[in-house]
Amino acid sequence: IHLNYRTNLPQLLLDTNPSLHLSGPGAAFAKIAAFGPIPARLPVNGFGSTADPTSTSGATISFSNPPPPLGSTVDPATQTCGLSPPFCTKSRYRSIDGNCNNLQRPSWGMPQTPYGRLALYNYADGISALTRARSGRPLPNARDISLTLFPDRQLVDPIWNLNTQQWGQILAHDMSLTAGVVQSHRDPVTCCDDNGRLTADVTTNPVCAPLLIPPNDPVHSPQGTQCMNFVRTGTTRDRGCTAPNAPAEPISTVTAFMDLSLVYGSSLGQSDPIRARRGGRLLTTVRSGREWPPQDPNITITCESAQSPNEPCYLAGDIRVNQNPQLTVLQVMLLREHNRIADTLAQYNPHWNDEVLYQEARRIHIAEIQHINYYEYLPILLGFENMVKNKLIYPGAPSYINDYNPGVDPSILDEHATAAFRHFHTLIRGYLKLVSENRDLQAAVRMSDWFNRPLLLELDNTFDSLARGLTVQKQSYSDQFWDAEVTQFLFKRNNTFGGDLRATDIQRGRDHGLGSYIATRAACGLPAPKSFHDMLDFISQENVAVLQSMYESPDDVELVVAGSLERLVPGALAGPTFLCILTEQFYRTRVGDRYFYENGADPDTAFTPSQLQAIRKGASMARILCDNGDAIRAMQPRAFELISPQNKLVPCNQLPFIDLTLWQDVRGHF
Ligand code: HEM
Repeated sequence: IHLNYRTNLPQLLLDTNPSLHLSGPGAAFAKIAAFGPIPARLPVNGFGSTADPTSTSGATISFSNPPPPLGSTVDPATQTCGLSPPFCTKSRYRSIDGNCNNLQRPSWGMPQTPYGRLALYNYADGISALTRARSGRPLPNARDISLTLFPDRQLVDPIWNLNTQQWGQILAHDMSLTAGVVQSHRDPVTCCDDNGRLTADVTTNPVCAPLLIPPNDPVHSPQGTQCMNFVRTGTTRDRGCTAPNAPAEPISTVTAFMDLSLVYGSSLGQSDPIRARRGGRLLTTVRSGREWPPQDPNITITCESAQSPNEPCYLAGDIRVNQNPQLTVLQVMLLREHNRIADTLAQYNPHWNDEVLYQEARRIHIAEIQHINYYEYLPILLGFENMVKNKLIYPGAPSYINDYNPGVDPSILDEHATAAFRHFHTLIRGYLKLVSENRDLQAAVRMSDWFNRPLLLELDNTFDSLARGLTVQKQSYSDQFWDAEVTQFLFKRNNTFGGDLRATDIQRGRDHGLGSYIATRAACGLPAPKSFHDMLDFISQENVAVLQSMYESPDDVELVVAGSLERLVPGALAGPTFLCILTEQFYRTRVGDRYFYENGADPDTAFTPSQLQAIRKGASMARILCDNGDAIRAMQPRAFELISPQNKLVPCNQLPFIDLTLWQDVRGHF
């Protein structure tokens, strides 16, 4: 990690006025606030009292309600807008669906609630129609923008390996999932059929917004392809949760919290079938002496690329688990990590029952991953100094960081999920290396041959080879060049060509009515360009010229597009606008989570000081890979970084680990 970052990030945005965060049916979720830079961020502790976040004492809130049964949660029907229980009781453990994390706003961060917003909605009709140019004409063709501004050029990252890219997708899936987006199989709504022809639905079904193929498309035009399928996101409006003329708010269907919902599920309906109900474990299937996730009973739908009903097709806490092989490798690692922790706790605490073991293992696991995310992974993307400066991390803190702020809404910002974090699709490599234990290249597989087909992981020793490949292969550079595997061949199934992820991201931004590039810069407190020329402060002359040739007006320029063209802030992997959004998001994700692992304000939910130190000392990406591979014996200590003389391979048993004896419950009170 580089220590000498200088960023030009503006002061972070923080809305600490709770009245701006009304929740409840109907008027719920209106989170558009008068944003502007604040002179200095005051950490707010407890209920509005400012306090030193590093202090070890915190106000304890007492509640008269009896504690709920362990793991109690509410399982919302999918067609709600986030149903929280009528009242909250304090629990030592997070609920599965995040309800009552915030005791005053129980639905904050729950599945089926809308994304948050920094900038105003920008729908063409002010309510729900896809964004258009100011003139009322359509915006430039999304596929055309992808072809023109985001071509394939294989520039690779000199420092960070493919694991950095891949872990990003894990984190993305932990935090949000656009309602109605299916990545595991064909969408039941066909606006554009498998042959690339527009269907009758296009004119009749309001959720259809297919991507049209421009006549000059070098890949698809010669095939006679007219379109790619695109189905609009489910919103509060579709579900009757917003007033008729209020803007439709796109919904996310997983918990917003960094709580490993992708492992445990975001509802009881998801978490129940994947629990073993024995020893606190998650369910696994043993094949070839190794543990794999349970089989998805709907293989023909979930893993449509499978060529036999007997092929593996995994069931996990997240429906996207089978989407691409490397994502699945990390999902399997996380499943095994839970069981490893549960098994160890069971040894130390034979008197704990299944429920206690499950919840305690889940709690430690989430803490471990939060630590890896904030102290090992995010500094690569956001810049270490930037994170310190904006109070996202406290390196070297001797004890708790009591910065939980119940006035901060942990919802995932639409600007984050639909624009800024998706920028890291640029890091994807289309060919995945398989690497042996002595780090020799064995083979490479083409990603598009293995979308939604996890069979690959179970062939011979491919699981470990893929995992080692993640740590040896360079990720693609954070730039405007995208790998053709995801811009020409996405989910190609048995066809020659497939979808375009970049064009899809652009269309999704329009579908969600994201504020323009200029409006978002303004919302971030960055200088708002008044002309194309003004954009030269962050974007190269060449790219500004292309923007000017494609868009009618600078006000029409889109966040998804221009944000990805900005020069990187030194020390970070994003330009100033995306960095602002990412920093704001991960600040909210931290201080808006009552269960954040460094928070010690409430003794009922806090780790002991020594447990916290053990997590800080022992949690690492390297350890996750070592402990949960089939037979990975050595790893570089900084597993997001390429192997180098400063980051040499070491035997796994020389890496620090979390000392779980600290969870030996001598009092036996569970
Ligand atoms: C490895 C290959 C990857 C593939 C094939 C992939 C594919 C996709 C697809 C198909 C979508 C939904 C598009 C839509 O219909 O709107 C999506 C959404 C998204 N992706 Fe990726 N992705 C990959 C990696 C990543 C990485 C590395 C990151 C970030 C570091 C990331 C972040 C996101 C985010 C934030 C979303 C939106 C999540 C939401 O629904 O709220 N993805 N991706």
